[in-house]
Amino acid sequence: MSASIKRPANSVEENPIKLSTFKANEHSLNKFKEWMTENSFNLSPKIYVGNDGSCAQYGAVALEDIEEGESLFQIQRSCLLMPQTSTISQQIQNDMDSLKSSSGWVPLLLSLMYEYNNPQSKWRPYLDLVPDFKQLDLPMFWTETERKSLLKSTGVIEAVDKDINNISTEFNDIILPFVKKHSDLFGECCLNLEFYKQMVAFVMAYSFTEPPDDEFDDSPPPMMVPMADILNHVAKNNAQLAFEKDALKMVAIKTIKKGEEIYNTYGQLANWQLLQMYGFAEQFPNNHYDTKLPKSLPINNEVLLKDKTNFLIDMELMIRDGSFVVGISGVLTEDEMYQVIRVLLMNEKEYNEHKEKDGWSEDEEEEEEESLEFGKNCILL
Ligand SMILES: C[S@@+](CC[C@H](N)C(=O)[O-])C[C@H]1O[C@@H](n2cnc3c(N)ncnc32)[C@H](O)[C@@H]1O
Repeated sequence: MSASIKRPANSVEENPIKLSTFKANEHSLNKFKEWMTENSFNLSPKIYVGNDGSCAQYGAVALEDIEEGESLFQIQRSCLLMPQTSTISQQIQNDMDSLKSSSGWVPLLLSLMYEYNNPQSKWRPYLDLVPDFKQLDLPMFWTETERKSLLKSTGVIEAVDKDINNISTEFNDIILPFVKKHSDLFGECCLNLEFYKQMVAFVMAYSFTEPPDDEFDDSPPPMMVPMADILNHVAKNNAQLAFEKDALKMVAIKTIKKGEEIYNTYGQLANWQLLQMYGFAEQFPNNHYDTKLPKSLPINNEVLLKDKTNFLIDMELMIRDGSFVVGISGVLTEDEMYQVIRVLLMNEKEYNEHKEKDGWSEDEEEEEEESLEFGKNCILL
């Protein structure tokens, strides 16, 4: 199951399945369940929603055996919390040109900031259930010293630094002008960067993105999907969200036995990505999307390794401090990752020849074939 990265590396994991010690607020939970009934979520009587049996705070557990293909619940599109459905959709639409940002999250964040502070919000029972954001143990809330000492060479430090810079730039340049212009809609707390950071963390750890119609299209902006975001994640998930025309449906993708937790997938994510965005990592070897270096790296030849490191930095395949992240959808593209690993695995003679050609291969066809083969296998590295 999951492991806290902050735990000392030498601690012994006697029982890898850690159940949540969090106590659900029964009143909020019941209100949320009533809200789901009123809004046709069609929650299967075969599942329990709450903190009993969940690995982290809220979750869902099978009360009876569930067959592959069974629908567990659905979410009508009108219940999705997104800029188009929010109470301030018109104001957002009117200012859309000034709300463009590199993350593409600003319209959803403004919608959330409004709904979260609105006692009459249509999503009140959903928003009341969201755990206290201070419980979200994302590395972006850790101190810089903690990140530097605990996450060295994982790629998380660089990714979080980038997130933090983006958050304050988007807040100052886009969010604040909109909030000030619409001061009748937003309370004082919306002028506060810390509150905004908490909303970003909520989107980071709870939102969903609908797959684009065409694989070449940009990824659509994120949205909040009540109830689907209660499910926890493991790489070997047993349920998955299907995006249908009128509703989104959570469907069992394998038989789920009575008593088992129902797990969704947040994507094909390596442990460093899970840690960066969700604040947890899966216990080795459960996450088959995680990646690691082959065992045969020439790490005993320090001079050669140093030279290769400098070469890869010059080729912009390695970060200046000599670290890099191996991951399919991580810092490196698949092709770059192939180049890095290929160089690291070369013996001295092969490497010197490669360096003389400035990293160009004479047999490009052979290299392309090798790279394709690598692409197929690298998930399993
Ligand atoms: C979408 S929410 C899932 C619902 C969450 N359990 C709750 O009670 O609100 C994602 C958060 O759940 C937790 N989580 C999800 N899957 C987990 C897992 N396998 N192990 C530990 N924590 C997990 C992490 O805190 C993550 O940021």
